[in-house]
Amino acid sequence: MSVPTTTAVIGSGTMGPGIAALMARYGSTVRLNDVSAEVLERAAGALAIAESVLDRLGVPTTPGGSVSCEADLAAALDGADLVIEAVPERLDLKRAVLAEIEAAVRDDAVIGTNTSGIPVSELAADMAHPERLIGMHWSNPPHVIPMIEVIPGERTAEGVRDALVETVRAIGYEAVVEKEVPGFVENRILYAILRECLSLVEQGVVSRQDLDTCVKWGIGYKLAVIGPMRLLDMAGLDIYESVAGYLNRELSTEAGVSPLVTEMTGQRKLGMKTGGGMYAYGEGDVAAKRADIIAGLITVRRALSDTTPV
Ligand SMILES: NC(=O)c1ccc[n+]([C@@H]2O[C@H](COP(=O)([O-])OP(=O)(O)OC[C@H]3O[C@@H](n4cnc5c(N)ncnc54)[C@H](O)[C@@H]3O)[C@@H](O)[C@H]2O)c1
Ligand SMILES: Cc1ncc(CO)c(C(=O)O)c1O
Repeated sequence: MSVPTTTAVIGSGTMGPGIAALMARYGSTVRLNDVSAEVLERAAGALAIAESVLDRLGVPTTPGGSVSCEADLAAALDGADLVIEAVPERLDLKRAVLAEIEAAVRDDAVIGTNTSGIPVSELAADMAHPERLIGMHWSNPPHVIPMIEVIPGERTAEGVRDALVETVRAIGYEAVVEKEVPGFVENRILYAILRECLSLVEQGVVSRQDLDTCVKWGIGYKLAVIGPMRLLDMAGLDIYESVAGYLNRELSTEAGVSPLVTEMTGQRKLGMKTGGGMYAYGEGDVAAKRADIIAGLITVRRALSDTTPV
C-alpha cells in the first residue's frame, strides 16, 4: 500500500483534521468521523486551516483527494484501505472503538492507532484480527511534523508494517520503526524532559517563561538540527560522563503526575483548548499564538529541509 485509495480517520479532535487534510493532499479519499455532531460541524474550519498550512509548506496536491465528514462509522469505514484511529487516550475507549472498526472494515485494511504510547499489544488483546493493528503515532500538528513512529505489536503482520512504512514515505514523511515500549520513543523522551521541567517550575528554580526560553534556545534549537546521539558526539562523551556522574542522581524521578498539572486539570485549565493553562490567554490570544506557532514551524521546516540529515 502506498497512498491508500480510501482512508478513514476516526476522531476529529486536535489530531484528526490535520491527518485527514494531509492524506487527501496526497490523493486519498478521506472520510473523517466523530461521535460528536458538534465536533464534525467544526471540522470544516479545522480542515480549511490545515489546507492553507499545507499550501504555505508547498506540499503539492495530488488530484482525486478529498475529505468528507461522515457521522456514521460504518459508512466512514466502507471500503477503506487504511483506518487511522484518533479517539481519546483511554484504553477502554480505544479497545471498544477498535472492536467496532474491525467488525466493519475490509479484511485487508490496515488499522493504524494514533495512541500516544499505549502498547499496541494491549490495545489488540481482544481483537479478532490483531495482525491488522499497528501503532501509527503522528506528532502534533500532524500535517506539519514530517515524521511518524510505526510500532508493530507482538501480533502485527510484517506485511502490515511494511505497507504502513511505504504509506508514510509516500506522503513525504520519515518513518521511524520501533519495538513497542510504553510511550514509544518520542513520548518517552518528551515526558522525561517535561517531568524535569515541571519539577524545576514547581520548586521555584525558574519561572515558566524563563524555562521556556532556556529549553527553546539551549536545547530545542540544537535538537532541531541534530539528534541527541550526534549531540553527544558534538559535546564530547567524556564531558557527558563527568556531568552525568554528578547530575543524574539529582534529576526528578517522580513516578506520578506533577501536582502543578493535576491542580490545573482539576480546575479545567487544560491549556489553549480551554483558554488557560501554564499561561493565561485573553480574548483572541489563543488564535494568535496558534498562528505564531504554525508560522514558526513552517519557517523552521523550510530551513531544515536544506540541511543535512541528523
Ligand atoms: N494532542 C496531541 O498532541 C496528540 C499527538 C499525538 C497523538 N495523540 C493521540 O491521538 C489521539 C487523539 O488525540 P486528540 O488530541 O486528537 O484528542 P481529542 O480529545 O482532541 O479528540 C478526540 C476526538 O475523538 C472523538 N471521539 C470520542 N469517542 C469517539 C468514538 N467512539 N468514535 C469516534 N470519535 C470519537 C471525540 O469526540 C473527539 O473529537 C489520542 O490517542 C492521543 O493520545 C495526540
Ligand atoms: C504533551 C504531549 N503529549 C503527547 C504528544 C504526542 O503523543 C504530544 C505532541 O505530539 O506534541 C505532546 O505535546
